[in-house]
Amino acid sequence: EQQEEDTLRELRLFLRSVNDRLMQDRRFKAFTKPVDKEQVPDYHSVVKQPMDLSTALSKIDQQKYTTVREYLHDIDLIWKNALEYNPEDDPYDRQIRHRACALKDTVHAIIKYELEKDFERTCEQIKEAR
Ligand SMILES: COC(=O)[C@H](Cc1ccco1)c1ccncc1
Repeated sequence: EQQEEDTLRELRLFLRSVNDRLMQDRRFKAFTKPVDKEQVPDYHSVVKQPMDLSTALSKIDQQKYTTVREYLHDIDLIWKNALEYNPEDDPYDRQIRHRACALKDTVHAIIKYELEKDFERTCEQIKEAR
């Protein structure tokens, strides 16, 4: 009913504010768009579930997320994929892994400090009831 729509609208506003901050951060430029199949032909044979910040934003707008946990699962895919695809002990791979770890710590810190526990609980209850 209306209260549920109000809650999900507030969830989308919160997720857009988190996603925008991540997209504005220069460290996370490599995570803002899907990895290009033409440039990186073996990427999709290594990474089974590609994800990026632009795709996450369109999922917010398509109302694909009912809880913060579902959004966080997608952001976790972004940095985990980067660690998996760039494992070498060379400066190029080490730099993207460092940025992947920064992405992980940044998104978890924002959510820890800015998301109210009972707001997420309310979203989870809406998800269960559907
Ligand atoms: C999330 O981005 C990636 O995993 C690509 C993989 C990649 C390898 C070659 C071209 O692109 C990446 C981009 C920038 N720096 C390192 C790796």
